[in-house]
Amino acid sequence: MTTHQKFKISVPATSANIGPGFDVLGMAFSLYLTLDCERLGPGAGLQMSYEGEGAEDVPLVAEKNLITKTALYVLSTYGIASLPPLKIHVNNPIPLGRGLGSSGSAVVAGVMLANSAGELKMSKDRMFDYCLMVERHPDNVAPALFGGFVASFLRELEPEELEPSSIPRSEPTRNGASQPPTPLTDIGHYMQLGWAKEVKAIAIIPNFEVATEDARAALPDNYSRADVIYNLQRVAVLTHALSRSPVNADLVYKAMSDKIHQPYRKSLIPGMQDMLETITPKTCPGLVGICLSGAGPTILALATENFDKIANAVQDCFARQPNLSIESEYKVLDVVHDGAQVQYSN
Ligand SMILES: Nc1ncnc2c1ncn2[C@@H]1O[C@H](COP(=O)(O)OP(=O)(O)O)[C@@H](O)[C@H]1O
Ligand SMILES: N[C@@H](CCOP(=O)(O)O)C(=O)O
Repeated sequence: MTTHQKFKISVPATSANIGPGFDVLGMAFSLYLTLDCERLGPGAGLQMSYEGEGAEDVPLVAEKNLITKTALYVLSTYGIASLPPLKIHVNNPIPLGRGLGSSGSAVVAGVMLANSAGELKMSKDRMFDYCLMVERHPDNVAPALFGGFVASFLRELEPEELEPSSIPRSEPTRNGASQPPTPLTDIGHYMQLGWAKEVKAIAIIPNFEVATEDARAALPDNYSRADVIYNLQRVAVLTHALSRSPVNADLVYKAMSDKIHQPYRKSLIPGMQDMLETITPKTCPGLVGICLSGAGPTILALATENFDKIANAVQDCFARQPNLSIESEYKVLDVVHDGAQVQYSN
């Protein structure tokens, strides 16, 4: 077996919760977290460098950095105590804590790092299990790993699998709990959906963070039957409407309405409710749909044209918020069919 000296891992950013698809629908974008890795001689240890989003805050200690921490966890389940000597350069253009799946992409990168560095030969489906042990949101992890516009769900766990030590955890980065065990198999299931290729994604990213954990804490434990039916009806229509070209903007816009998570998160994202109601295919021609990206605060607008005007309408709304005057930037992105990749050289 050839051991490659260098390899590069690329993982796309994602947007989860598309419209009514809370915890279900996500998509992968043309914005990539990359890890340039080079094997070093025995005893050289781990040399990690980092540029891009989070460069000032992200720890570069193997046991603390989400990417390497995830890799160490995977390797430990194979009886491997540490990463082999490696030089890793991380380039991260994905803003942290903004609802563009930075943690999901970091976890996917970590699992792929373990797989390549440890020559574990895992299938992507098995890697999916590992990712879900660390980050429980399949709507981020599935598109980051597999690419495209993706629907996913977690299987219900058997009573014996509900032992605390077996349950996949959602935010391991902040609660400092002990390592999860070797993953169960087939935890997650997914389906890549069709995508009308004329539709691009505009991510309007305000200059504040919302931790996913905090945004989940804002949600109720129970929902009314009417609200559940409201979302189920729309999610079924939306998955098909977004696959048809030419896309029916009025239908998609209506089908992107949600009663499960956005109403409860509006106090965390000033101006969001106003944007969702006033930025429509009529007021902003070219707009196809608009929603919160992941747990926010980024706003995701789907559009076929007038990308700058649509982005500016959202930016104006952020800027108009009394006493806050929120600044924002935007990125016009493609929905990419390929998910995480590794390229070997030498
Ligand atoms: N490239 C990265 N390297 C290390 N840690 C990361 C990276 N990206 C994200 N994280 C961790 O994930 C956290 C953000 O996760 P989360 O609150 O779920 O927001 P997001 O919506 O961006 O996924 C960061 O504060 C950081 O701890
Ligand atoms: N379904 C999750 C998605 C979180 O996505 P993120 O990009 O904000 O981490 C949720 O809404 O909690």
